Amino acid sequence: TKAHDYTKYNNWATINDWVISISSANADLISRQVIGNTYEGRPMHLLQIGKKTSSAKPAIFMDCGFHAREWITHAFCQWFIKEAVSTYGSDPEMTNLLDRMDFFVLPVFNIDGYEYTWTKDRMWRKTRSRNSGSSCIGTDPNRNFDAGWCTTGASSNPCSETYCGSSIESEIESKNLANFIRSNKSIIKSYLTIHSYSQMLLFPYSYKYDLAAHHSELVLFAVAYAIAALRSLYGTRYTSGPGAVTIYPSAGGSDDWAYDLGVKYSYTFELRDEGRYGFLLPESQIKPTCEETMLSVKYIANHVLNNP
Ligand SMILES: NCCCCC[C@@H](C[SeH])C(=O)O
Ligand SMILES: [Zn+2]
Ligand SMILES: [Zn+2]
Ligand SMILES: [Zn+2]
Repeated sequence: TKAHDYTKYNNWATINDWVISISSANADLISRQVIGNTYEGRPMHLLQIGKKTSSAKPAIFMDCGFHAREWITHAFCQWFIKEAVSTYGSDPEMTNLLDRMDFFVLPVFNIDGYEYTWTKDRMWRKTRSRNSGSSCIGTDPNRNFDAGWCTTGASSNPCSETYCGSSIESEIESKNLANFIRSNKSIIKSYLTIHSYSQMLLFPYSYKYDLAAHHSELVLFAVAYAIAALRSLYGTRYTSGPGAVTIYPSAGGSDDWAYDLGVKYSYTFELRDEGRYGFLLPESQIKPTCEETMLSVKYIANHVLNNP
């Protein structure tokens, strides 16, 4: 496999080897587990990052690579893990976070789709599961969760890019993630799902226009300050708001599902850019994108820690 490089897009084999080596090399801060396999049998590695303690700490769950073509998101999860282990002990904010919380990081959710973007179709979005009765392949995993499933902004046509799947959690990847979060919901206080592109910080709901119960807190504090923190580095401008009105109505999203499960701080990031390069964001923008996004993720983590 090719050498891993945080400032380049790495293929899955390279990412997977890196996941194993970085967790083995930092056993004091990282523990690794497999939450299940993908449709094509690839292991979904989850890294738990934080100082080891005897009692369970509050946790934040973050996933990248829901949609295969959104390569900047895979790069961000790798960047986050690197920043966490390399600044623990030197950066007071990160040290405090890792001492008092855990981050569950799923570097690549849709592994099969990601591989496919490297080998066959760079613009692939969905999973790679076979749809019975159709020659069209894959389900949109961000329409596959139990949150107004398939009622709006999703399609029941297997050939659609937003196909909601044959049933709720029809995708083994969705099932694996939902099972992990369900069985750890007592400690998971925040869910961050990283997408691209549009430069937005979105929160529930997308499957209806009602405001989330914690709307005021989500809007006025965590979100406004989080995008201000992001902008402070390079001036990158984000918009924010409930998904339905800020981007488009869409049902079956993992963020809405996590929120309704009780994970109050549930956000969808849409990283750079605004369309100039879109999903084909140049590697030269990996570092700045990741550095600015780190600031907003750390802000949210601090908010969660201080507002349980
Ligand atoms: N749960 C829906 C959040 C808003 C839409 C997010 C975008 C990411 Se590409 C989508 O899944 O269409
Ligand atoms: Zn996406
Ligand atoms: Zn997107
Ligand atoms: Zn509150």
